[in-house]
Amino acid sequence: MEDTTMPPPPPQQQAPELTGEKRKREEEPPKAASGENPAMEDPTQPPAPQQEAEPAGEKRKREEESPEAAAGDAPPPASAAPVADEAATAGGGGERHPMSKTSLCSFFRRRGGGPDGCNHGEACRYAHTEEELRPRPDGTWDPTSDRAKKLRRVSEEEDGEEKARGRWGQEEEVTFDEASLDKCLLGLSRHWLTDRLKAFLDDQGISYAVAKKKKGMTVGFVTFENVEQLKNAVEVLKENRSGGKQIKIADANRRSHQKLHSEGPVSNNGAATENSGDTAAPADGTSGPEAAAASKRTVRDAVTPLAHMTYSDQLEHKKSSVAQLLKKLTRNAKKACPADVTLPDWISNAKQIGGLSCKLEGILESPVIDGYRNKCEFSVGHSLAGKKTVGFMLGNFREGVTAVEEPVDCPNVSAMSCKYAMIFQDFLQLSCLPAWNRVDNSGFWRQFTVREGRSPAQAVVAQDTQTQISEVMIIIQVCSTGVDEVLMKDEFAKLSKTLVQGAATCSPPLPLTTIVVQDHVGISNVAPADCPLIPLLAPEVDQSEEGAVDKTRIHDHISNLRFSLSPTAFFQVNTLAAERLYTLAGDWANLNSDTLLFDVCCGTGTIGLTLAHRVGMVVGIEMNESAVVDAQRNALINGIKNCRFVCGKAEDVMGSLLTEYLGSPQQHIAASESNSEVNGTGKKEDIVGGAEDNGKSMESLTEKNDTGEINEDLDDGVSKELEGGHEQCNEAVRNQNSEEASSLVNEESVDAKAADCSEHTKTREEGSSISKNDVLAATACQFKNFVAIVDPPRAGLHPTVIKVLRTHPRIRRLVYISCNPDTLVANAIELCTPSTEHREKNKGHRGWRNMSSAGLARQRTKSMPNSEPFVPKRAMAVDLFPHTSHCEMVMLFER
Ligand SMILES: C[S@@+](CC[C@H](N)C(=O)[O-])C[C@H]1O[C@@H](n2cnc3c(N)ncnc32)[C@H](O)[C@@H]1O
Repeated sequence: MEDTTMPPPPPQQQAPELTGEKRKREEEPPKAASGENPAMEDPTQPPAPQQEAEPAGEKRKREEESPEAAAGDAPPPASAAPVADEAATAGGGGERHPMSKTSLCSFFRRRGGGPDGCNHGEACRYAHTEEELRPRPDGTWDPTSDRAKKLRRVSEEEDGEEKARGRWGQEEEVTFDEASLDKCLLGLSRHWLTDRLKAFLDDQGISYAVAKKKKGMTVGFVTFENVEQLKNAVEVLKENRSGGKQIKIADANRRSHQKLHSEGPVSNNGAATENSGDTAAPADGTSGPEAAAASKRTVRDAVTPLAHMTYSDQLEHKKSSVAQLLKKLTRNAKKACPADVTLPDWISNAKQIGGLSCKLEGILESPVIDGYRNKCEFSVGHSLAGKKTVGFMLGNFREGVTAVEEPVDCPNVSAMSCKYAMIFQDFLQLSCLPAWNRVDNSGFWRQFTVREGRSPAQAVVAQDTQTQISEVMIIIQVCSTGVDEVLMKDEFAKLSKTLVQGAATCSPPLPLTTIVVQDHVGISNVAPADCPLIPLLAPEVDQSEEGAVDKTRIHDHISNLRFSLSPTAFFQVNTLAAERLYTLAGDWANLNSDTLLFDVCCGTGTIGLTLAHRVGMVVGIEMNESAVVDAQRNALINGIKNCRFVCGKAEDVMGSLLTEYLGSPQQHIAASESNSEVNGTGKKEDIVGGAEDNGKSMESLTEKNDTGEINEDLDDGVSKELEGGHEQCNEAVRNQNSEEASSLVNEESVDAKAADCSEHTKTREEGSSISKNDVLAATACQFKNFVAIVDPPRAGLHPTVIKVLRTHPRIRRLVYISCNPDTLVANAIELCTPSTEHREKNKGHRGWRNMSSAGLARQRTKSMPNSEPFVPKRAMAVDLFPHTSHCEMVMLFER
């Protein structure tokens, strides 16, 4: 019988995780292991954290097969609750237990609430009202609460949309009629190219008119000559499998492709024989899956899938996703922890905070929610109605979607960008050169990018983003293959004139600082950084003038610093939110004048430069040459002297830079061993450097050691002397810094210096470092704190970088900024999983293609040199991308 003096147990309490029976026995108190909840005995004590139930083997298998399918990784739905409740998500916020008030008191509810509702009154560990209810440490809400129900509804709607979009490979989508002979083939080998697809079709006796296939995709495109051919293909493919897999046929909207064929090839003199264009395509919008999806999906859905939610719901949704990733890190590090090593405290104690690997401090919201993007990359193509359009694709090309629609009602796009896109779209209707066709990679006009720069005085006012824009850069990406040069130049001149006139006749007139053409002949959408640039409009310079490309730049402002941006350099798309992000990273990095800060993947130097006044010195590492030149220029125009920017892939240069500034890991280990012997502690750390298989950077590391260039001081008892020396040196850097800062440099005068730097950049490959300010020539300066702030691209940090950071004992603190929490988790697994003396040799990981990034990271931990692992300390989500599902995440690691 139920004891009515006791509140009910928390709803949906689940059985404990079954992973690793042996370890579980060791680490769990008997009660918890047996499934009992000790907290149940006293209702004034908070309920136990929610746990997951899944056999270990199952979970591991699923995760390796599909990252998305990893247990419990699907983000729970959002809620309208207030965000960033530190105490609620952080494991207690002091005295309060993390699970306190995270479940509704059903006893109270059953009695209809009121003062007599629950005998425990305010001391009850369960919430009596929805208002009192707090999120669980993992960011989820009591599933019986109104909030959770609302979130479920949102999630179900999203699932519905997904299903609507997932109609592509279904057989019933095959339309048999003469007007619908463009089909896509699904389930092809990624390795196949067009020739291989054609050979396959020929082998199978399938006749067709045109067949196309890109490498890396499982979909190909085939156009049949008539319905008979199509029927035959469907029959044959039903029966015949390729490598055991069935290849399916589905409709594909190929109107843009058909149009291109009807346009005919661009002739030698470039004159395209385009027919009337706009009205050529059928407007029924119902025949193919592209049309079917489009009828359900708008460009707003495609570009800003969260726009239908309130902003607070969006934030909650993202915070929950981040919580899931923190749990994923705990699970994976636990799985990867070698059997002969004790689990670190952060893993064993994770249960107390709902399985999170560290405190999740909430989510920082964006100061601007609408029109925040300072850079919009519009695709050029044909709409479903067949019109040449500048906008966004309705879906993924891999799914067979090629239609481009105008950027209508996309709340993240600025009004100014939309205006420019429409000016260009009007121009396209009259251009004799064709728009890009993604199916057969042909055409001329590919992409239209608008980059905006904000003026300094207004940069702090977040209300009207439009009025802050004072500079605009337009980048038009074309593919010049086979196009007559004279015609091309003529088109460029017309385009330039159209954009200038269009901007001037808007009310109010739009700023237009520079126009540049990027000639990208490759088939991939992403142009390499060294893709040729042709300036069409540059301030105060003739386009034919030498150095004109260098003038194609705009400026933006972060933390009152001016940033000069070249066309291909990375710059965060939400400037005001980025400012918050960098400040947070700086705060967590615990900086002071004794700090040497490594800004890894520094882009135009934004993080290092905005934090330069808080540290002794910054060393930035970046592979994009023009971004490095920008960074150097930005240091100069802001009078910042304590930054050095190095051009190179972090995986190639990080090891030698650490050795240059910190000495080699081995020296420090040797020194700490001899110190501990002198001190009589006798405690030796069994840590080795990761030099064995790190390739280039590690080779140079060894060379340096051999020359003794850096080692002399270090061999001499390491830190003490150096610390004395570095004080003086830091002082010099700081003095110089403040003198220089007071006299900001005229930007014109830095051009020569920046050009100089780019020269140095070219010599980088030969091993010399670049961009050293004069005052920093004395690189022997030593500091007390060595901190890395890493801000890698979506792919995360290269394993070599992870290895050198982890195996260098002097890097004690690392702040990771991530635009892709999945790869952050993978990198964190490698940084934080304890290593073992019995490490395995790197086996090359056969079958890695089928592994999730986390699975792969777990494999790599087995060959990590024995070294002190980092500990995840705190995490925070930062919303740089309102209305989209993307979110930045900042995480602090220490040891
Ligand atoms: C997310 S952005 C961050 C840039 C900068 N921290 C900022 O906030 O503006 C990542 C940067 O890493 C650079 N990058 C990508 N791969 C790299 C590598 N292997 N080594 C060094 N830099 C890399 C890119 O060029 C880009 O500038």
